[in-house]
Amino acid sequence: MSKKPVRVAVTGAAGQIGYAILFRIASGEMLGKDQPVVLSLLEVPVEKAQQALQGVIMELQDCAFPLLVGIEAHSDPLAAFKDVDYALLIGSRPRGPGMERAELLAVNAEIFTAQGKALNAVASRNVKVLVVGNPANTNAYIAMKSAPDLPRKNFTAMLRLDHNRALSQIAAKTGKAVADIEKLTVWGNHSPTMYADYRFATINGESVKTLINDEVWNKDTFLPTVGKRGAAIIAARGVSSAASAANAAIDHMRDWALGTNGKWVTMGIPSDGQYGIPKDTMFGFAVTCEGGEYKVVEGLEVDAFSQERINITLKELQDEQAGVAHLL
Ligand SMILES: NC(=O)C1=CN([C@@H]2O[C@H](COP(=O)(O)OP(=O)(O)OC[C@H]3O[C@@H](n4cnc5c(N)ncnc54)[C@H](O)[C@@H]3O)[C@@H](O)[C@H]2O)C=CC1
Ligand SMILES: O=C([O-])CC(=O)C(=O)O
Repeated sequence: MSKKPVRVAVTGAAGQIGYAILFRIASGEMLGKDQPVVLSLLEVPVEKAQQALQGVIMELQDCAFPLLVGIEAHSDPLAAFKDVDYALLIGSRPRGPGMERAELLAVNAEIFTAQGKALNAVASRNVKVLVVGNPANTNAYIAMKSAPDLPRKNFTAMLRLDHNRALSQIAAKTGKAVADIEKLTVWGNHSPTMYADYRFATINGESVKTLINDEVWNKDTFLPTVGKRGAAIIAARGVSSAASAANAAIDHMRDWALGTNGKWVTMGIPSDGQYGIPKDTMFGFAVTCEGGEYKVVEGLEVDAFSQERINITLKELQDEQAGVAHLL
């Protein structure tokens, strides 16, 4: 018997990431090739954006995806989020050359207050929310705090792009396959302060740290390359990453919904106090997923260098949180 359709909200649906993600959700890459979906698409109530959204919808229709059983266009979050099971909060201003993501806080924070409130009012009580719009961790924190009737654990921020970038750099450095790398993680904020950590990583059982055996490369090449990759893409393309961001969002949601079979992935989630990160801080941790729930990998050793890096990215997140306290 075929599965009951689920409702998936995507905000910023006429934007660059929207264009790169919707067709993949509709084809079953996110929730499985047996899961019918209804897409509930939100764009700003501006004629040009709504018209562009209609164009995207026409293209979705023209793909005749068997799993796509409904498409809705909205300009009001209360309508767009009604009964949604999944919400991908992408819509917001991207940064341009020379900007840091935190500079987007002032322009984007209000979007996530309003959308958190709307999710609180009308979404499924089990809604799984992924915030992609930057600064992603703090926007996710804002949305979570604006939705007091929903479980905190339903709100997550995207660090999967950083995780995937780190995987790719390690594969290139070691000459091994991305698919064989296990137990990698990225701690903290989706910003240049993030701490990509391969101390526990293995490739076919061999330690990545031993294989690389180069602390200078770790500090001077690997960490800055992963941390500043978003800026490097903006410098090269003139606009921020879109296809790789969409891909990471698909990975994040798929793993959360369908499980990781014990494999570690990185998700930005509200801390429950693990590793000394204060409760509610939206922090990147290593997690495994099973049965629609994520679980932090606990008991990892934090050495002096790692603690220093974790403290830096935590401090940045706390400063961002303090900057939006008046909105909450
Ligand atoms: N967390 C991550 O790893 C990444 C995050 N991003 C972020 O994703 C966001 C979107 O990026 P792009 O798609 O490239 O931008 P874009 O400018 O191409 O598209 C954004 C879309 O959002 C819409 N929008 C703005 N406010 C909205 C609202 N309140 N409700 C619904 N829609 C709204 C705009 O009309 C626009 O169509 C940016 O904040 C960007 O910085 C981008 C790459 C990676
Ligand atoms: O860098 C940006 O502004 C877009 C983004 O978050 C990324 O590519 O990591």
